[in-house]
Amino acid sequence: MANQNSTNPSHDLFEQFVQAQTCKEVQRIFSELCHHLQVDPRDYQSFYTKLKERLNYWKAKSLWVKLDKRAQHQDYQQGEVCAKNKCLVLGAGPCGLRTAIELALLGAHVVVLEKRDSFSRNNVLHLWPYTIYDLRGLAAKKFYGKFCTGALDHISIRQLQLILLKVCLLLGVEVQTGVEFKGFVEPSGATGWMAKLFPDNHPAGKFQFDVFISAGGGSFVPYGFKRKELRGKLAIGITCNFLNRHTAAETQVAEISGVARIYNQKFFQDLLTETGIDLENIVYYKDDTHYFVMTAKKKSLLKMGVIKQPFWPLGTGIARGFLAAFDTAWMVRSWGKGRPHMEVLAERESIYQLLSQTTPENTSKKYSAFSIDPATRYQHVNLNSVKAFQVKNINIIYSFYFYSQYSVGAFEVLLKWCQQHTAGYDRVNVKDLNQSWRSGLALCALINTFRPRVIDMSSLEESNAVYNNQLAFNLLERELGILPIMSAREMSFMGQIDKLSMVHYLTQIHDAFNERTPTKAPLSAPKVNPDPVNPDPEPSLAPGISSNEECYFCCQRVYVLERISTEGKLFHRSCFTCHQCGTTLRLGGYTFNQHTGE
Ligand SMILES: NC(=O)C1=CN([C@@H]2O[C@H](COP(=O)(O)OP(=O)(O)OC[C@H]3O[C@@H](n4cnc5c(N)ncnc54)[C@H](OP(=O)(O)O)[C@@H]3O)[C@@H](O)[C@H]2O)C=CC1
Repeated sequence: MANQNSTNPSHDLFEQFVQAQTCKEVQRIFSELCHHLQVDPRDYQSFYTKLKERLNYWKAKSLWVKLDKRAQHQDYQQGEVCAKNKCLVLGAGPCGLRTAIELALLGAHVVVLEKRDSFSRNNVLHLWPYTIYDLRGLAAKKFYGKFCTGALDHISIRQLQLILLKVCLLLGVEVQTGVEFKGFVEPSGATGWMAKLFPDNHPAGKFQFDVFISAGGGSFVPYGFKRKELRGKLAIGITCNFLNRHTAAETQVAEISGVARIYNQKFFQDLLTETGIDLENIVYYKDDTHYFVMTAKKKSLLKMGVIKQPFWPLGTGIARGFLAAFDTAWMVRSWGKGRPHMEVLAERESIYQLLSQTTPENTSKKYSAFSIDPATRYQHVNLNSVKAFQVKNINIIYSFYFYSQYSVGAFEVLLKWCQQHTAGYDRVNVKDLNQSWRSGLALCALINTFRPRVIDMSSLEESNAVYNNQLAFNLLERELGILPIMSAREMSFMGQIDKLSMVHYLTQIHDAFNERTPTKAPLSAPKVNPDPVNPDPEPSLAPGISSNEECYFCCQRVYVLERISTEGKLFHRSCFTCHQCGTTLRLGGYTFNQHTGE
């Protein structure tokens, strides 16, 4: 849609960019605009400034004013605070794009990967007042004239993505569509973390990053991470979209911003009588489509044979997604500022536990003061409710983010050290940091190198993996205080030994056997069930191990990978549940009764 009044091609292109209605169109016109103005978006740090200077167009001024205002916020420290960070964001849904904008404002080099090559989701999102305010601040109205006009407080995912994509591009974010993230390529030699992509020759595969953010939605969970669900309970919901042809009749149908059965029983009873459909609640919004969200009673769904994806229509829309995007950006900011990583994780845990409880009522009403700083958004936030020591061992998975604190070749250094100190042992061939350790012989060899004569290596059988592992685990735990991360049986038989867990374990052994070793005293051989055929899978605690390595609730052995530590006690994650309703609890999100111990 060219501007009839303009004679300047770049002004025309800018107008087309603002109006573009598909992802492809936005990308194509943006690229033409950059080409025309001779600005290179890969020059991400100065791209926005150069674009502004070269596109001297009065119609763009209101856009610059908004974006400049946001960029000048003190949290971003003029884009210096994360100037050294390189962030890979998976998913160009609203959350991924919103996060990318914040990271770009912090000064980071940001690449977003999206496997779809078009924005095709018509589902409509409810917007809390703060999200409307936030999006207006990003010039949403400029890109989408109908944005929240009158009493409208919703937007289709597609439209929201288009707005955020345009802002991302203007701020120098690289948004790659039609490319799927398949996994990580670990650091090697002089190269850092990279992504395995499909198609595998995609140029984004060369991007080296120190921050990875997964906003893939659905059930996508990158290998090595665990998915956390905020949903309290499961409800079965149905969403329907019917094309809005904007006829006079369609215009007259009133929207339903949300009716629940308890507030309008007659409405739902009539519906049941008339159609046989029994609903708990219904929402109806109009946008590009007529969009309905209904939670149906399970019985009714079974009767009608309609069971679709789970949905919990609390009306949170995208609000928590944006809060999560801000919290993530805050975490990256702390990381960029060089804060100790355990502190960053503890703060992140303190903030994260608030997210599931947020409502428009209990978040701050001072929308103009909202920033990535959690204190501006959450009322009564305590950034120290979870302490660094509480995340020390339980969040090994998180430490993945932080491997870049070591030199890029950290894994290789560790591997070389292990190879060097296990060389020459019969049946020991350390080729990697996980699978080569399965038989337990390599661990025993490592111990034997530093503390000779403790283990009779010639008596060990490669086939007695559980025995060998248990022997090594017990020695390392009792004498050096290094807790096993899994049981000897898991180590021996699990399909794929988790590499990050092993890196964590071997790093501790490395540190203990190096100069910083607290004791040089020789290790003494521990008691291990000598039955090679039926070794004790969960042996009783070796002497010297304090009893608090048992789960407080079930009194069974608790391994580092599966444990939670709080109130000076240890718990299995699965045992850390509410005494009354059985729901899994989060650190800091519980009340402990000192008297009853519940
Ligand atoms: N929306 C909300 O209110 C909240 C969301 N979150 C979390 O934020 C995350 C993102 O949410 P949202 O932006 O709404 O999600 P969306 O589903 O809208 O967007 C995610 C996008 O990522 C794409 N994707 C998935 N896997 C890959 C991959 N391997 N490589 C490249 N692209 C991929 C998806 O494609 P496809 O759909 O084809 O798989 C989709 O287009 C979710 O994990 C969600 O749980 C957290 C709090 C609240």
